[in-house]
Amino acid sequence: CAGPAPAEGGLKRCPKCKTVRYCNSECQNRDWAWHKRECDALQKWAATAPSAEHAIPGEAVRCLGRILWGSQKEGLDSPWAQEIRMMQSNRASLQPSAFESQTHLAHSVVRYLGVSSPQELEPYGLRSAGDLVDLISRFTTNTFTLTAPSLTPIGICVAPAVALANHSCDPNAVIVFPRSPSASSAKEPLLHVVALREIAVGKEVRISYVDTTLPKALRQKELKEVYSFVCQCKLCSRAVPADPREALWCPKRCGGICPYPTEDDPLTRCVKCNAPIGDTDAVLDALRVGEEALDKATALQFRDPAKAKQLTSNIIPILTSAGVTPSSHPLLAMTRLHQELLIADLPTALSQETLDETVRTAAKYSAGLQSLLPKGHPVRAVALGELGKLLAVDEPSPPSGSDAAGRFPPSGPARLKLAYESLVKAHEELLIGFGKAGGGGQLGREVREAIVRLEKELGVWTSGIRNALEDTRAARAGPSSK
Ligand SMILES: C[S@@+](CC[C@H](N)C(=O)[O-])C[C@H]1O[C@@H](n2cnc3c(N)ncnc32)[C@H](O)[C@@H]1O
Repeated sequence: CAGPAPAEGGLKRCPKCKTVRYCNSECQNRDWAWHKRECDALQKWAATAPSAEHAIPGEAVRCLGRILWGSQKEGLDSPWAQEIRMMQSNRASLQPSAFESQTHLAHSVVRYLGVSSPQELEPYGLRSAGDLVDLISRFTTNTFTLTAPSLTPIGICVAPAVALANHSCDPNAVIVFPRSPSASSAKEPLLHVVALREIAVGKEVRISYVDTTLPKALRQKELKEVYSFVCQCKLCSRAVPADPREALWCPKRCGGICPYPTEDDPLTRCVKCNAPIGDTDAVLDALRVGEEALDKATALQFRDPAKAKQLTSNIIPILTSAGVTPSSHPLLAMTRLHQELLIADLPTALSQETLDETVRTAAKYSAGLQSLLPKGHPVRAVALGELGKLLAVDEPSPPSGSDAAGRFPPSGPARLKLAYESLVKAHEELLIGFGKAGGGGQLGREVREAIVRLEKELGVWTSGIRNALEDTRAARAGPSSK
């Protein structure tokens, strides 16, 4: 059901395969018709795995297994199986770069199903190895990443009707999994298509298949490799003086930006005041180092988070001093990763210093997103919510007097006020990005509760300050004025 783990006892493992986990026995019983065949396959896979690290097949293999057993369960001619068959396959235009990964996936699926010849695929409606390649192409072209309300990826979602939506790098709609407050998880339509702006009758609903904070070249690369097309949306075809995804601050600090220099075209100027960037080699070096470090730190995030954090801590200042703007790649992605690493550390290493660094990082990330994504985009809304929540965390040792002056984040009531303002803005955007009907999804409802709590706290602060001021005034005026 993709719901959260119960607070008490956590998720329970299937006693047979010891792999799939459920929140309770009702959830487990509901899934049994789907899990039965999967359970055997998972046990066999684990028994023949070369190492503990490979004891569970990847999520694409497991999802394809469910699709194939599901087609048998529902019937090969059932609407369910037909919808899957009717999804678009890009087998004929498969990119050489995707060939190896899709072949590997096909071999893994065959092993997972336990079949040893193409004939044995027939009960699944696959008459040849080519049909399996087609299915894998449909799968990679049409599936969605299933996310938690915080947008953390938690799995794969197959929804053939929604997969009919084409792509734009400036989409008018988004796919979200907001988690509704009422319906039981069995009935809940997990996936929602939410309009980001008014969509006129007859106008095409377009979603984005890729991260739209990435620069054009990286978006185009992924769209070509995974989805086999060249994007010609407005954002890809419109010539702009400087894209905020790849920009430097004006060297004269006039507030304008300069496009990134390239090896072929090193001369770059501020689009506002025309000031040229001096040392373009240093900028190119910083960008190259930043790109490599981002790949390395992303790969290390869960394996060796301390090393990943060391990388992000070292490289962010290099990119910043090269003049890279907070919305630009790879600084934006690096800031986001740094924020995730800091948040993961907070429960064990909560100090004023680490909390303040986390707030500053979250503020930079959120500011970077403001110039790239429209108001109400779920990514922007979640980032603002995270910033607000971080600002609302109790300060372990707030600085006082001159130590506190002019610092960001501020301390005491000023910090709470900022938390309140960020959460109010986040709530407004969550209602857009996750839908008003469910109160902006689970996150929208949590943020709403945090706002109410802060209102009370701020009320106490305000009345506390008011009382203190009145006491001071009264003390100055002397006893008779009381
Ligand atoms: C998830 S499917 C979208 C639905 C598909 N157009 C259909 O009719 O079933 C993704 C595929 O649609 C095509 N597509 C989606 N957006 C496109 C776009 N903006 N330009 C060109 N082709 C696009 C590509 O072939 C891509 O691999």
